[in-house]
Amino acid sequence: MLAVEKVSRIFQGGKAGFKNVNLSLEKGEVVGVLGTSGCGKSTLLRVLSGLDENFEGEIKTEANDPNQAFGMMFQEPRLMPWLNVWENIVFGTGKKDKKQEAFELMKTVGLEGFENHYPKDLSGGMAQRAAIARSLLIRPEILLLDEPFSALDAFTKMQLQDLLLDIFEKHQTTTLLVTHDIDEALYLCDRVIIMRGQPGRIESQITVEAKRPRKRGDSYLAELKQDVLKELDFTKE
Ligand SMILES: Nc1ncnc2c1ncn2[C@@H]1O[C@H](COP(=O)(O)OP(=O)(O)OP(=O)(O)O)[C@@H](O)[C@H]1O
Repeated sequence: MLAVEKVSRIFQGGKAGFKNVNLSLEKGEVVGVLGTSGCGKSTLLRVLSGLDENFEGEIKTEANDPNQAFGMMFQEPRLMPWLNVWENIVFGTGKKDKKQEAFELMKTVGLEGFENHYPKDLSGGMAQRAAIARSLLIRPEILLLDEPFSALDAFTKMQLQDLLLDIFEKHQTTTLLVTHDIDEALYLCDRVIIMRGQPGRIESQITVEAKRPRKRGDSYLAELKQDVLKELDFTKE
């Protein structure tokens, strides 16, 4: 579905956000990107989404409509305060004719009954639910998630992770999830890519062989977590 070949992002002045990234995503695959701060994860997502076009290398997608290939979601919901929830979902994507679909998606993300509420009246979790619905409205073939739950409390985070699982199951959306949360990556993803360094590079990857839904805190996931910590140099011998 997505092939990234020798992609680098060099900023003005010569500083690199990340260098020589090779990556491929199969249709329906959920891939996580873990890495220490500053290794270029957000820059990579901006490049993939088309928000940043100043990159070197090649990005190929098999999406039917390249203009609607990517749905993007950020750490913060980025809702417009003067629009209510359904308007944010519809106008945020420029799809004025999709009000009915927006209402369906609000049901999917658990916002039924809150369609006419304004962002100031939503909790952080509800606002991120609206952002999920907005990112799905264009029916993206590839979903790019940039630390989508890192600003939420632990319980809301787990609820929204489970919501994502339902969405993966229902829509089979190919997904790239940038996160700092190792447990989140291992709970949700088929494969976890580990980036390191400045400029960042892909150092290794770990395949999660367990079927979804997985049990949180499962001993197999705990073992994989140790492997990830080792890759990131966070284990003490
Ligand atoms: N517009 C820019 N101009 C120059 N350097 C930039 C620019 N944007 C990002 N960088 C640099 O590129 C590197 C990667 O930044 P990026 O935000 O992608 O890292 P990250 O892995 O997402 O970090 P974090 O986990 O802290 O969000 C950093 O060193 C950052 O300072």
